[in-house]
Amino acid sequence: MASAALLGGHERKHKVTVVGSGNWGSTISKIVAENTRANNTIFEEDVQMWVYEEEVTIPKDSKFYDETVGDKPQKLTSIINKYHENVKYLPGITLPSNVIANPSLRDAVKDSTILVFNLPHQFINNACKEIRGHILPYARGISCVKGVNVSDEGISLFSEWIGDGLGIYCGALSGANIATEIANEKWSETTIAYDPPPMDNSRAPTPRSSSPNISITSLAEAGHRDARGRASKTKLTPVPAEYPPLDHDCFRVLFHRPYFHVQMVSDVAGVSLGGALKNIVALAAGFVDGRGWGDNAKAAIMRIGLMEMVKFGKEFFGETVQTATFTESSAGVADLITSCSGGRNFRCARKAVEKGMTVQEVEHEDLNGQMLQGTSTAYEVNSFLKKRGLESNYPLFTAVNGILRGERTVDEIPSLV
Ligand SMILES: NC(=O)C1=CN([C@@H]2O[C@H](COP(=O)(O)OP(=O)(O)OC[C@H]3O[C@@H](n4cnc5c(N)ncnc54)[C@H](O)[C@@H]3O)[C@@H](O)[C@H]2O)C=CC1
Ligand SMILES: O=C(CO)COP(=O)(O)O
Repeated sequence: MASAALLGGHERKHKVTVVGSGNWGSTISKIVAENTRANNTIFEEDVQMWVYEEEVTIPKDSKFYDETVGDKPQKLTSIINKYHENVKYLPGITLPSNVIANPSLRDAVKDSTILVFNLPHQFINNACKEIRGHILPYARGISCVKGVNVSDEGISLFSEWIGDGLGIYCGALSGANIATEIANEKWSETTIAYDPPPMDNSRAPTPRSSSPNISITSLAEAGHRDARGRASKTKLTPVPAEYPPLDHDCFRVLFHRPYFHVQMVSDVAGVSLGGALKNIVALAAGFVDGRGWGDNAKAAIMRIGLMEMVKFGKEFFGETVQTATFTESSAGVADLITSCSGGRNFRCARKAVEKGMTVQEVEHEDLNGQMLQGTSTAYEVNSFLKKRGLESNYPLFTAVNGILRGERTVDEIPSLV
């Protein structure tokens, strides 16, 4: 367990911003704000939460529905700051009063040393463009985004994309974390992967297998190694000594709650890939469940899906990915199980099959603006595999892509995998 006392006694405190305010973004803001308040010698109490501004009508069944206002739309940031509830994306949950909803992204990230990225992956690119050059050069990031970024150059993790785009180091948080359960303070676990260059780790430098015996100074000068163990082109600015060190202890204090148990690891690629790829498998689980095939079929999907996840990680993210991250951590098998039991990707895919709709139609009809990540991840992973002639090596991922595109049917799954 981290010792908050160990982190105290510094001249400056860390300021935290959560970039995003959806179902998970609001939940993580709640967790973080509870911890900044409880550890106000380390962190500034107020947590900025960037909200993509929209006009929202408070639902009639909300306790904040006001007859005098009626159905007149109001700014979501004003509602959150007045009632301390995100009535659209996390209804019924009180946010701590030190969560400050901010519609200006640049203003929200100003002077923050810790940036927690928690947006649907479709919006990360624009958010990074908007804040590049407007953040502290020595800020550090944690990506809670579940997805991968596919471009002509290949595939990258959002932690890499954010880190390289902003010139900072970025780790990843992922786990069996259905947001609403955690917002209701039902116990769960999560995994945070954070493997910063040794220059940040003033107490206990983590030796890296790929870079033994390299001194702290030479790493700081030469850049650092990325999640795949490659030399990174990003030249990092060290966190000034006036701040508590930004390391595993610090992040554990920031995220750990009695109802949200944190395991700190160093495998950023494994943690990020677990969160992204399980969404493809969850769609497949929804397809077979919607077809009425029962628990055995769903277990088969999870087994095959887990094998493809590990294979993908090993094949494309090199030696740094550890099989144990997939098979033992919350970010691996546990997230796979919870997502295939009650996640949004699973539920929308199941209903799509039951009702003869597309997954996208169910998403628009049922999710009130929340967004699935599995559909775009399935397309992106497929385009990456197809370009390399490797579709047949990943039959489940390929089948999900085919079903989403209407080129395959659910009934074909047993013969395809
Ligand atoms: N909801 C959950 O249970 C969990 C979600 N995650 C991951 O967290 C990430 C964030 O998801 P959620 O917070 O659940 O989001 P969400 O799906 O609940 O909400 C959508 C969000 O996108 C925002 N948005 C809409 N248009 C936008 C635009 N043009 N630019 C920027 N933002 C825009 C909305 O304001 C809203 O905050 C995703 O990668 C998801 O996979 C991870 C664990 C649990
Ligand atoms: O990632 C999640 C749980 O860990 C949530 O998954 P869904 O986006 O499918 O709801």
